[in-house]
Amino acid sequence: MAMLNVEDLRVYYSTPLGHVKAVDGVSFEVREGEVFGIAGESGCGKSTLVHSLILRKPPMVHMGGRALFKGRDLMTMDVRESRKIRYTELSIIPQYAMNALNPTKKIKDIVWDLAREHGRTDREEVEKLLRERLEMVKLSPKVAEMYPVELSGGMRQRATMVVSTLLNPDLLIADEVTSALDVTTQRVVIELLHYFMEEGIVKSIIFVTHDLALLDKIADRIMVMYAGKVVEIGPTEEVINEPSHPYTQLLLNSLPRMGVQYKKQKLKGIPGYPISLLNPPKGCRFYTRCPYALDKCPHVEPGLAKVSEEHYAACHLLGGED
Ligand SMILES: Nc1ncnc2c1ncn2[C@@H]1O[C@H](COP(=O)(O)OP(=O)(O)OP(=O)(O)O)[C@@H](O)[C@H]1O
Repeated sequence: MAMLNVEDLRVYYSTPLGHVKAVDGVSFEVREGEVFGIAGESGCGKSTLVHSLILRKPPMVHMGGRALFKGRDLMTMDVRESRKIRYTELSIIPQYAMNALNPTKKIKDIVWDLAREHGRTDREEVEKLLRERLEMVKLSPKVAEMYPVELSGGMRQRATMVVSTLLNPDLLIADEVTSALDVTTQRVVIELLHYFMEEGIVKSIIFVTHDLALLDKIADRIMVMYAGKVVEIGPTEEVINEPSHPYTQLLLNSLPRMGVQYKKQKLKGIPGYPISLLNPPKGCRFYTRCPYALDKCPHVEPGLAKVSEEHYAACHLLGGED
């Protein structure tokens, strides 16, 4: 069953030079019980996409499409209702999670403010839950009495994860939460997210990263974005082992793989640069960097073509509908 249904979503930034088409006709669903990975290079629109689900403020503008979360459109929901569902139904661990907590308050006060805003009245009960959750992420219950600045980066990261999930949100969005971390801490964060799912604290996760190979460890399905568009979507195993879009193939080739020695890997960057989203080409947005570009690629936008039952890619080489 789909928890989130995003249909032809367009979210732009309004600038003096025109609209930056950061999310431009994106459709996907997130099912109950799955980890849905979103990958792509910096600037492809991943953050804009997930942040638009939580809060849109200028210069971000919703230009069209819907995002049905448990049947309600997040794009037209009023501010009061979005506030109400935040943390209880839909929650985000932000990109800069280590600095996301209010530095002037103790962890227990940050948590109490949040719980109270969502109708909790028993402070003792909330603090007991906080201590339990801190232990769950291998932090001392004493952390509740501390200010964020007293915690190391890794501890702050885990404390933010506790705060974001304290009220058992159905859908948790993790936006580049592992990118600033070393490999060991990355593994801890991924194990914790799995644990939150196993314990029923969260029902589904959207995991956003520029590191496609990392999704192998966590995601059930993957969506690859390029320049505001979906280029490939499918089950993790298929996207990682049999990528169909030239961009996904090059992206996988450009990333170091865990467990493989650097000397044995031949890493190749993707030649060229991403296009400007102020004035993107009419056809395929990847054609300027694609080694297989056909004559029609600059002019005709490729639709998503079926690769297998659940696997689609937007490339003319696959011969799908234009
Ligand atoms: N406030 C803004 N005003 C104008 N353009 C913006 C703004 N914020 C982001 N953009 C542009 O929107 C596009 C998508 O950016 P976004 O941050 O969503 O990408 P991303 O894939 O999440 O990258 P990163 O991982 O670096 O955050 C980029 O071209 C970016 O320059």
